[in-house]
Amino acid sequence: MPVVEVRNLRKTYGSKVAVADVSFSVERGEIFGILGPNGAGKTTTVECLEGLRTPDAGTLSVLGLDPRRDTAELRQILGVQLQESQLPDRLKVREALDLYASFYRSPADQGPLVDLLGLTDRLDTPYKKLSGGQKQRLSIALALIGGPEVAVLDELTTGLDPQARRDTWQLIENVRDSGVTVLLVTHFMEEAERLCDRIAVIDAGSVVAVDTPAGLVAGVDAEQRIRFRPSAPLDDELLAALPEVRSVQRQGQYVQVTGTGNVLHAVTALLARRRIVAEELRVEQTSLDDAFVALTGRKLA
Ligand SMILES: Nc1ncnc2c1ncn2[C@@H]1O[C@H](COP(=O)(O)OP(=O)(O)OP(=O)(O)O)[C@@H](O)[C@H]1O
Repeated sequence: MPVVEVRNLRKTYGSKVAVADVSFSVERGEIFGILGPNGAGKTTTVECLEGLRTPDAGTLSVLGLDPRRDTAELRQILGVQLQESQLPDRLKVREALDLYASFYRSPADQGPLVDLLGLTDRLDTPYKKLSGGQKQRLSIALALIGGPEVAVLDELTTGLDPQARRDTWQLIENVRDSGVTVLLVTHFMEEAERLCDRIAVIDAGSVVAVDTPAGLVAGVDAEQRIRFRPSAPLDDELLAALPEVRSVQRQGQYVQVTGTGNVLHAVTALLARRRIVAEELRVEQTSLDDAFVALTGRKLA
């Protein structure tokens, strides 16, 4: 049975349709991503799941609870990381953890949790003195302090530098390995690709695809891009005549070829016949970025 189920969710703010029609389900132990551009309706969707907003239509269930009806019970089993969570400057890490723990019937053991999130030597540090990465890790710890079975993490790594972002991704995998199902809201393609078992791609309030990162990529008409510098003059017409080739472009000394099927083999075989070497050869495979463009007609960023 899915631990989270969303069926035909709709939510409007006055005449603004924030969520038009969103459906997906999350299985136990998954890191499930909700990926989409700013304003796509991601936060509204998870706020409905958290019982913070009342949907106009649709059915929602989190571990068998209805967020509209079972709000108090839901708070006990669902961990929520608030976007840009702000704590009082002088509150120490230990005090924040104690405060949040007091909201729960059976809070998690703080020792293993602060270890997991690398905060053990920061317990007496006031919030203001924490680095961006440490604040972020504290907000994840606070989302997990109630010992939830499911955690919703919204814009987990926004504002973090690349190293802190990678560290946080590792932490989230550790969190999942500790038995928590993770629902991750993100507009970072790399984050979704690296972390998520499955992704719901949301655009303009609707789900356009739900699949594994690899499945999303495989779903697009896989076009490859090849770029190289020929070691001797080469007639573009020869390349363009190959059935696998879609386009040939020149960029200074470089040739860029796009195509499908075994285009790389076709191009390199042609060059070999003419005794031309493809110098600085680069092959770009289809990425999740390409899949997103194919699904929504535009780039994510
Ligand atoms: N309280 C509100 N009143 C009116 N419109 C709102 C409200 N909250 C959100 N919206 C609008 O609903 C749409 C969806 O917003 P939502 O925050 O769910 O998107 P999002 O995908 O989470 O984007 P972001 O990453 O920017 O948070 C946006 O156009 C937003 O401006």
